[in-house]
Amino acid sequence: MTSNIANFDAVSLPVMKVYDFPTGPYPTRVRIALAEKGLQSRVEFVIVDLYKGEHKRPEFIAGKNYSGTLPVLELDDGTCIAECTAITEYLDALDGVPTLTGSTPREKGIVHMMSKRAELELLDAISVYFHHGTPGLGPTVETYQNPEWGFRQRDKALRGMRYFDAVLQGQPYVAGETFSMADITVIGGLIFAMLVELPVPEEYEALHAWYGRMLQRESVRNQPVFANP
Ligand SMILES: N[C@@H](CCC(=O)N[C@@H](CS(=O)(=O)O)C(=O)NCC(=O)O)C(=O)O
Repeated sequence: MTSNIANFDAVSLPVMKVYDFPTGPYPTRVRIALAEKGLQSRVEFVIVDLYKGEHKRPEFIAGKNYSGTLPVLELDDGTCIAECTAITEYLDALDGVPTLTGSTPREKGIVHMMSKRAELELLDAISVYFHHGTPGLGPTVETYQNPEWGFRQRDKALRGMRYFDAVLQGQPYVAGETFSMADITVIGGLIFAMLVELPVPEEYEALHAWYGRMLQRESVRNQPVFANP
């Protein structure tokens, strides 16, 4: 995967900030997208400490992201873009040559659908389990927890793993024949599964094989979340 960023004069590219938590599954989605597009050098990472609740402070909510989550991309004009899918779509469009979000209307539709499905059926489900079925970010941040809901979402995530295993039995990547944002979202889900110690069942061999290939990509294996085994 080579970046087309060389088509731009380095001066013309915006200098961006990413409000980040380096080992977080969602922030890692954007970090992978930045690496795939060759944009890491154009970004200043600003660490926001989730365990101290810095993402829930009024000034962050008002000034960066109403939803109080990470990552947030701040452009050089002060515009803040939250939501991993939106951030990835922005980054992918920067050089006018989309390589992560689809190049044709059909591809764009399928990539977005499969990435959203990966959020709904896997990543977001594990995130809910983390916040409600485990101590999560700790009592000062997790002011409301519903363990039953958390465990139900854990079971949903396991069904999601089975679904993506079935998808990957028939095609090399989550959205079809090429690597895309949808793969990055499933990678985020499996990172979160690792962090909450929810193993991918051994019988999901296609999902395991795909993940093994993903971990060979430089944009993936070099992420901070994998630094301390
Ligand atoms: N829909 C959002 C979700 C982002 C999200 O939940 N991010 C986590 C970061 S991490 O769990 O991946 O590290 C967060 O801010 N969680 C803080 C909280 O939920 O209080 C997106 O796609 O960006």
